[in-house]
Amino acid sequence: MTLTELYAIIEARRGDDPATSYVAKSFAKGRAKLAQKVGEEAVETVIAAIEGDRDAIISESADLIFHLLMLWSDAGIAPADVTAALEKRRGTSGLEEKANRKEPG
Ligand SMILES: N=c1c2ncn([C@@H]3O[C@H](COP(=O)(O)OP(=O)(O)OP(=O)(O)O)[C@@H](O)[C@H]3O)c2ncn1[C@@H]1O[C@H](COP(=O)(O)O)[C@@H](O)[C@H]1O
Repeated sequence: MTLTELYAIIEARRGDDPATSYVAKSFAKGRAKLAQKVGEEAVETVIAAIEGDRDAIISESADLIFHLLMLWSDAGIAPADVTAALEKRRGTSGLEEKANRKEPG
């Protein structure tokens, strides 16, 4: 399953019946709750990493990405918008970018 495929499923499901769709139920709760779930899943991923539980890192990462894609959908952001932002950064070292952000002196 690619991110683009999962995003398409989310877009197709978001207007469905919240009684039969987790995606629709999540959207019915609104942006703040979607954002809160992203935070919760991120924390669960961090905990799994600290515990060194490889299977849990994979599972929690999948939950995190799924909930992040729902947040993007709610905000009208497609995976291509994010990959375009990443593409712009290609070849620029993160350290270089960070150094250029600093005030002179
Ligand atoms: N990939 C996923 C996916 N990953 C995780 N989840 C759900 O996300 C929830 C994770 O939340 P938690 O672990 O915090 O459990 P919870 O306490 O029950 O969650 P909340 O009630 O707090 O939201 C679980 O209910 C999982 O089943 C997902 N639900 C759906 N999908 C995809 O979306 C498709 C459409 O799903 P429906 O909209 O439910 O038909 C599915 O076929 C899948 O492809």
